Amino acid sequence: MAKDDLASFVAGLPKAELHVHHVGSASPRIVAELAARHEGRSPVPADPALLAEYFTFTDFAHFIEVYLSVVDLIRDAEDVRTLTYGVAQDLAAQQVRYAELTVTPYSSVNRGIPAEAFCEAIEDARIAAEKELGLVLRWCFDIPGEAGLASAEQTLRIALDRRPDGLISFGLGGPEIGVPRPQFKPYFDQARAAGLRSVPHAGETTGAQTVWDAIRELGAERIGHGIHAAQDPELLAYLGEHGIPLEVCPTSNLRTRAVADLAEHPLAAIVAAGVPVSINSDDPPMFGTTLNNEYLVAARLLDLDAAGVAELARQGVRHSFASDQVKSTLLAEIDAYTATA
Ligand SMILES: O=c1[nH]cnc2c1ncn2[C@@H]1O[C@H](CO)[C@@H](O)[C@H]1O
Repeated sequence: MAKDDLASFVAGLPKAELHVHHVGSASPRIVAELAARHEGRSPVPADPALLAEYFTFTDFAHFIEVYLSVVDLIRDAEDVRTLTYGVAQDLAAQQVRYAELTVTPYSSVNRGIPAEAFCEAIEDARIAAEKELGLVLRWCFDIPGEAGLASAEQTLRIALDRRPDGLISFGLGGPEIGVPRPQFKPYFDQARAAGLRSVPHAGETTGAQTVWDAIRELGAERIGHGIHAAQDPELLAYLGEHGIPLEVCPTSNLRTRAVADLAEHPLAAIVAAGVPVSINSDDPPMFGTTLNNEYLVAARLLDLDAAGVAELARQGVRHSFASDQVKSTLLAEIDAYTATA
């Protein structure tokens, strides 16, 4: 299949997205609009044409600094509602039928949006997205690691006290350097005891030990990124044996400089070692990518044809926390699409 044909195959392929951040998915139009409201008080450019340069990151710490400057533009529940529905539209336009969106309620509540209003806004958008766009949305509430244990406590409280219907998992994002995973164990224990699934980031910017910590201390059922597991054959074997998938976001790794070059990306080694993976977009407009483009990047890294790409999409569905019914409907849709495409 020619390159353009594979791109159109991917564009029409029904998909699940398991690793994508809420604010990090805001379209350039929405970011610029929000920035215009805060002009003079925010470093974020109000001109969408200037955003690509603003979203050029010197390293991971710089990425987090820029990320938080965009978070800072979101000041009320209406902003949250608009942002969330806009993200849903962008996903649905790529034939994403099911998405687990990583949401950081602490950041918004800390900026003055009450937890109740925040949860109501995301839930309104979730319900509208399912009804109007045919997209099933679920939430992962993540702890912003750089904000420490107080943010862990507050994220847990919002998750357990508010418990929005779409909430299914508990996560941990932000920097890994200087933010050891084990300190978050009590919060993950409580979240898991309440039925939330455990999906911390680990092994994005630090090594295999962080992934071990995420598994042993936080009960990780999937790992956000986890690419540095490739350094440790024992860990790769463990992930394969226990069926713990990695949520891989290749362009993100390049743009945050977690890997120096796509040619050095360990995706192929991880797959060859028998580790389950899903392909995801992380913060697509910030990284100048889309989920569809990440499938094409993965196809290049793994040397896949259309059938191989369809199998990646099936893996995304299988590794999701969707209900059995959503999974089987989506798998059947992928089969029907591949049979006719
Ligand atoms: O690639 C990523 N790795 C870690 N955290 C990320 C990434 N993309 C977005 N966030 C977000 O960064 C914020 C600060 O901790 C959190 O809101 C987290 O969800």
